[in-house]
Amino acid sequence: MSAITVDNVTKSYGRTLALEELSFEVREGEVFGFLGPNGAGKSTTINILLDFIRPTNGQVSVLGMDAQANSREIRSRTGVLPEGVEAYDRLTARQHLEFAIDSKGTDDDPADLLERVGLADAIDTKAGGYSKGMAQRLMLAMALVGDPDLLILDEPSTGLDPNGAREMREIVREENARGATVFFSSHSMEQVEAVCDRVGILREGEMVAVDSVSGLRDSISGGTTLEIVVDRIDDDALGAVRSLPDVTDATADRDELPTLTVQVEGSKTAVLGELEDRGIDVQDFSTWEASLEDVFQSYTTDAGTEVQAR
Ligand SMILES: Nc1ncnc2c1ncn2[C@@H]1O[C@H](COP(=O)(O)OP(=O)(O)OP(=O)(O)O)[C@@H](O)[C@H]1O
Repeated sequence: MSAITVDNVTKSYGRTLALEELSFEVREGEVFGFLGPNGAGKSTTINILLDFIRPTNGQVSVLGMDAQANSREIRSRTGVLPEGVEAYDRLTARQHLEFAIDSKGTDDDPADLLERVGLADAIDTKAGGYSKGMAQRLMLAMALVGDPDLLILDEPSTGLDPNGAREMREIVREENARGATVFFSSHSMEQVEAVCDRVGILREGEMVAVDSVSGLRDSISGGTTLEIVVDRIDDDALGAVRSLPDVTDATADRDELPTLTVQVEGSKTAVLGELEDRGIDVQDFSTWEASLEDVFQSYTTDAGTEVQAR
């Protein structure tokens, strides 16, 4: 069974089309990273899953139930870390958790949950004095109440330093090992790489790719960028490099230090060999693999397909 099925969902806010015929599936037991730049429609999708807003068109089911007809039951079995939600300044961490435990009717121990998120020391401190990271940890503890079948985390690393972000990923892994399906949104590929089985990339309300991180990496063109400093470059040589079988693109910068930038999908020696055969002296060269952020950029911007060397 799938944990989440979004089928042909469109959502418009007046003239703004936030989601356009969006369809995707999250399998039971997987960690699914929901990626997209600001404004892509991630929060809108999450709000529809939880029936906080209604789609203009389309069907959504969560944990095998209709998202609109069964929203109470869905919410009772789902732990949510919403984006930008604030803690109540005058309540302590313990009081926040007692509230969440009461609402879900479970018998969790606030101290245990706070221990898990690294906030045990602040259990009786009012949230008004918390840093952003502490507040985020508290919200995560609240999401864990009742061992939910599904965790929906909207930008969970907001406000966390690198240690906090790593601990967050560990909790995601633990929850997944316990059997929970995890759906989490982010605008950073780096954040999701270590924990996600699959990633869906949303752009302007449409899903432009769904795959494993390595599958996405393999799918973009220009696997390696080769930057070659030469003594001179001419159009014939540039044309010859471009027509090599493994080369997907090549550009020349003829400034003081003439430089060729070449996208290669296979061996780079053919490129160097071609230049040398033409009597062009290779003075220096360096290579870059596409980074995860390049992959993300290639799916979410028009600069797209050309992965830039950095
Ligand atoms: N209540 C609203 N009224 C009007 N437009 C809205 C509303 N909520 C969202 N939008 C618009 O819908 C689009 C999608 O927004 P959404 O907040 O879902 O994106 P997001 O991917 O979550 O972005 P972010 O990463 O910045 O949180 C944007 O163009 C946004 O301006």
